[in-house]
Amino acid sequence: MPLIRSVSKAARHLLLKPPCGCEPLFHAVRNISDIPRQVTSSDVTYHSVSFSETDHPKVLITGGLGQLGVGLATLLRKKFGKKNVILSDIRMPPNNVYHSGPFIYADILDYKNLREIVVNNRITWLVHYSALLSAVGEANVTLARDVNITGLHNILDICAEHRVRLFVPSTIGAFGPTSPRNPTPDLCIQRPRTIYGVSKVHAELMGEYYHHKYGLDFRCLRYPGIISADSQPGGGTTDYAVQIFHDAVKTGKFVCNLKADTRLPMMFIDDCLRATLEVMEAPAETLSMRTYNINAMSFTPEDLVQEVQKHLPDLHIIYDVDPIRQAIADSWPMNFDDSNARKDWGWKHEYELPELIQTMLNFIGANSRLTHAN
Ligand SMILES: NC(=O)c1ccc[n+]([C@@H]2O[C@H](COP(=O)([O-])OP(=O)(O)OC[C@H]3O[C@@H](n4cnc5c(N)ncnc54)[C@H](O)[C@@H]3O)[C@@H](O)[C@H]2O)c1
Ligand SMILES: C[C@@H](O)[C@H](N)C(=O)O
Repeated sequence: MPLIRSVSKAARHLLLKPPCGCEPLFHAVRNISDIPRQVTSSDVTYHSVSFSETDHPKVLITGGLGQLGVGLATLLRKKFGKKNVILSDIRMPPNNVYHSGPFIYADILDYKNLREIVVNNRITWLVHYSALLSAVGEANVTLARDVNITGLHNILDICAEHRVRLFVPSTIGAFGPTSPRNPTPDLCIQRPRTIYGVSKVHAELMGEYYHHKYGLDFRCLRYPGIISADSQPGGGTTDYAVQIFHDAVKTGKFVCNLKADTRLPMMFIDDCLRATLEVMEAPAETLSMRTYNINAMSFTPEDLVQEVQKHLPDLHIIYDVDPIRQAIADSWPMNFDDSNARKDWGWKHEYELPELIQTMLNFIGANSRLTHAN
């Protein structure tokens, strides 16, 4: 009998052992029977430390100097305190960002460094924003694969190992031409045609897999195109909907790289960041899924131009279509069905197109007047 018991124990050990050859770590967390990557005995002692002693989460934002990260840090710092939210990126932070709260260099491809940052700062929430977006991804597939897929693997392993709640944004770009496009539900065929989309479907599936296998608290929202006034987009297909405001105010002329009738789901940044905080705070039992669509509005360049012209009637538009971006946009959802997010955790957008336009023009107009005055 003892022999049989030890054989079956060894067999179980082998079955649970991850491919990287690291030792399984038995946590009290549901379903965590082994954790990928290296785990030493000193780590086991460290992991026994409880994080419930802190009132607020300790947040790390990767890729934080892009279009969305600084705004999210501002929102989270208001709620959790300045020192509890660390922005990170591989780029040099501008002065105002550097002086607004903790910033740290973190390359998501450097597993050891990332692990050190998470451990040393006792991170309990990680918002993983690093990525190459759709258009820049198509221009550099190898780098996009490294950052969006290999980088994500590092993040998943570290978060599973240290029981960090993980948010990874997905996108309308995680769908493709064979998905239902108007509207696109949460669960349907996902066969994207960009490396960006493929990497985001991979992220959704890997995050959900780690949730089921290791108990990782993975949360994911599929964002529409995000429109922001005080940060620039990083090379996506929906960037036109930000650039038009800057050009309209500064030059009165805008060259649009998508066809006039290209319909895409869009959202103002404040709604996007609030949704991110809300889904991170949602009690686990309210989440019937781990990946949700969220939406606010859906418009074409023509619709947007007409609305902007209500404020700036002299705005002149030229359509000079970029075939790569157009092909991407033609394969993406026109409208997003986000009824599950609304039902499960009470998602509700605040900005419709008229408020969005007013807010964008007020901000960019005021900024431009300030620059002129200076
Ligand atoms: N902005 C949108 O419209 C939108 C829509 C849907 C989903 N998303 C997702 O939200 C996230 C944030 O988007 P964003 O618009 O701020 O992106 P962005 O392109 O503006 O910023 C991405 C950041 O990642 C950083 N980065 C690149 N390689 C890195 C590395 N090796 N290590 C660490 N950082 C690295 C870049 O320096 C950059 O600051 C992305 O994952 C994106 O896919 C954005
Ligand atoms: C939609 C989103 O993922 C991004 N703005 C892009 O266009 O690539």
